[in-house]
Amino acid sequence: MKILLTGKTGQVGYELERTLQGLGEIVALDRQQMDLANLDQVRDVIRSVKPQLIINPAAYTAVDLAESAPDLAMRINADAPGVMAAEAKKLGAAMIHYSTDYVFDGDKAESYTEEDVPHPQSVYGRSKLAGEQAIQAAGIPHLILRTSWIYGLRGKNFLLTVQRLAQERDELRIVADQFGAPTWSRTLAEVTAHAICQLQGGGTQANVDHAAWSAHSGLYHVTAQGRTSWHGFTQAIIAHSSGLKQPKVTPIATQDYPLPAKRPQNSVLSSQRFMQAFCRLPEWEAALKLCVD
Ligand SMILES: NC(=O)C1=CN([C@@H]2O[C@H](COP(=O)(O)OP(=O)(O)OC[C@H]3O[C@@H](n4cnc5c(N)ncnc54)[C@H](OP(=O)(O)O)[C@@H]3O)[C@@H](O)[C@H]2O)C=CC1
Ligand SMILES: Cc1cn([C@H]2C[C@H](O)[C@@H](COP(=O)(O)OP(=O)(O)O[C@H]3O[C@@H](C)C(=O)[C@@H](O)[C@H]3O)O2)c(=O)[nH]c1=O
Repeated sequence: MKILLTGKTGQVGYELERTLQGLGEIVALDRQQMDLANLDQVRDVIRSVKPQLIINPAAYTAVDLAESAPDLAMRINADAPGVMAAEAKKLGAAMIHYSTDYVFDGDKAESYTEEDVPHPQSVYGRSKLAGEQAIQAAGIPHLILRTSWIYGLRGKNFLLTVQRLAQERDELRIVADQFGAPTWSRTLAEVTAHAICQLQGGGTQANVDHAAWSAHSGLYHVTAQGRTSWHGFTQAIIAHSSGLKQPKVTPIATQDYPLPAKRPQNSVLSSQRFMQAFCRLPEWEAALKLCVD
């Protein structure tokens, strides 16, 4: 199977390129090879590669910057996935795409399921929701994997920010009233590979198994299990990372850390549907320990 992978320099794309080896011929692209802001280039590259599966972790992920660049965020996060899906349809290809907890407003008391109606509060969230809708409208076999709070040992993420700040400051002031599930980029890559393998009959089939893909096609929440706040995540990072200084970690309210984009207060997603269809997901703190080890 020929797999076109976008965003190979990103947190998830980097892990996917390595984890997917063995599942087919991986054509992993960076921004220079396929700029998602250039829709003609996206079309041309897909037509020349002719993949059977497109995996798209590339995205405009700068949540605050997106507030002042809504057109660009929309082109990269919504229009480009729409073009990918339209091209996939012509090729008879399937698509795997990643989306975010920030499509919700965060006002629900319990964890969000796939049936809950999205209500994004930020440009980033709106653009990611529009990307989901563009793929759904194309009517191709697809998996849209909504995840949250991704961290890992490379790229820009909260784990690396806290590890850096811990060395620089005596006190970290971290919001304690936003709740979610920190999810390791490697976990996402591994469960994505598992899902592909399962849909491809154990990885033995060279072509897309359309019956299996169509039976499982749709939207899935995919995060580590359990929940914490950004403050709780920070405490765990400091507790489990060896050799770090131990700054005081002060809980603060969202209003005490003003940012351009509004974040959901409750970002917790229920991954039951994914776990029933594919595989189990780890507890967030167990995955964090593995990552920092
Ligand atoms: N990070 C998070 O906490 C969460 C992310 N998600 C979603 O998961 C997916 C993966 O996120 P993650 O790996 O963390 O993202 P990163 O920010 O780590 O990586 C984004 C990737 O997209 C690429 N990219 C950005 N703009 C363009 C462009 N115009 N053309 C081509 N490539 C581009 C980047 O390339 P370059 O290196 O050149 O900038 C990079 O490879 C995304 O869809 C994101 O929306 C969902 C929930 C949480
Ligand atoms: C650095 C820092 C952040 N914070 C708060 C701000 C914010 O509410 C929260 C998270 O901060 P960040 O801006 O790093 O994270 P943010 O960019 O909001 O992360 C999001 O990224 C996108 C791509 C997603 O899809 C989401 O799932 C989510 O992971 O932590 C503090 O309270 N103190 C601090 O010192």
